[in-house]
Amino acid sequence: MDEAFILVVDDQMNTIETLGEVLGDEHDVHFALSAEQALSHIDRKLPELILLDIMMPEVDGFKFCEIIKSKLETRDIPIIFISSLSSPEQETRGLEAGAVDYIIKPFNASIVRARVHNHLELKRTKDLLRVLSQTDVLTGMANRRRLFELLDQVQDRSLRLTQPLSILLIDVDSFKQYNDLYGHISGDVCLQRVAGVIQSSLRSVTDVAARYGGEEFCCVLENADQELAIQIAERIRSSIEALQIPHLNSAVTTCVTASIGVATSSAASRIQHAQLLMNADKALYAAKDQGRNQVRHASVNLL
Ligand SMILES: Nc1nc2c(ncn2[C@@H]2O[C@H](COP(=O)(O)OP(=O)(O)OP(=O)(O)O)[C@@H](O)[C@H]2O)c(=O)[nH]1
Repeated sequence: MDEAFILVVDDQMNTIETLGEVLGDEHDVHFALSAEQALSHIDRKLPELILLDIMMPEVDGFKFCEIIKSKLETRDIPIIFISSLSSPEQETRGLEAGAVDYIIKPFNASIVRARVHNHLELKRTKDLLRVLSQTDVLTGMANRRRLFELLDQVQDRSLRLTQPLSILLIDVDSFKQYNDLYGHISGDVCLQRVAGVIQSSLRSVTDVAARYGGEEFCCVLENADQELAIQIAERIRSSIEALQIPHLNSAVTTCVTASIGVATSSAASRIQHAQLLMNADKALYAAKDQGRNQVRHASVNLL
C-alpha cells in the first residue's frame, strides 16, 4: 500500500510516540496534542485517516469527531478512536458518532497496523468509486450526476456571494449524420476532441464542464453575467469550428460545429437550476432553429 498521511490526535505523548513507532515505517504520521492543533493540521492538508483519543482537554474526541463529520470537506475522512474507555456504551457512542472503528488501549501494535491498513484500503476504494460514479467514461468530464451536485453547490455559493451564474448547453450539429458517414468510433473520437476544446476554453478555477448527454455538453460558469457567458460561449463555438474536423454531411458547413444555448441567473434572482437548464435549452433550440453553429442567450423574448 502507498504511504498515507495519518493524523494522530492525542494529548498523551507516550501514545503519540508509540503510534509513531507502530505506523511510521509505512506511513507519513503527523501528530496533534489537541483538537485545535488537529484542525489547523487539517486546514493545511487533509489526512487520509485520523486516529483519535477521546479524553482530551477542552474539545474531547466525541466533539472533535462531530466537527469533522459535519463539514463537507472533512466528513469522509475515516476516524478510528483509540481510547482507554472500554465500556460497550463508550464504544457504541464512538461508532455512532461516525467513527469507522474503536481500538481500546492498551493496544496491540500489529492489530493497530492491520486495522489502519484495512480502513485505508476501504477509503481508497470508496474514493475511487466516487470518482468513477461522477465521471463520464468517454470524455473524462464530470457526468450528469456530478453536474447536478455541482450546480447545487455553485448555486448556493452564488446566492451567498450575490454573484450571477450562467450555464451553457452545447450541442454538436448534425451529429447523427456524422456517425452515419464516419462511423460510431470516429464519432466517439470527435466527441473527445470537442470535449477537450470545451475544457480548455473555460476559466480554470471557476468554471466546470460536464457531459450532459450523448452529443450535448453543459458548462457551469460561476460569477459570469450574460455578457461574459456569451463571450465564453462564443470562444467555445469558434474553437470547435477551428478544430476543422471534416463533416461532409453537415447541415451547416464542411466541418464539425456546435450550437450553444446560454442562460443566466442574475445576482439578484434565485432561479432553480431546473429552470436555468430549461432556459438554456430554449436558447439552444433557437440557435439550432436559426441555422446552427451559433450562440443564443435565453433573453426575455425566448422565454
Ligand atoms: N459516436 C457517438 N455517438 C453518440 C454518442 N451519444 C449520442 N450519439 C449520437 O448522437 C446523435 C444525436 O443525433 P440527434 O439528436 O438527431 O442530433 P443531430 O444529428 O446532432 O442534429 P442537430 O442537433 O439538430 O444538429 C445520435 O445519432 C446518437 O446516436 C456517443 O457517445 N458516441
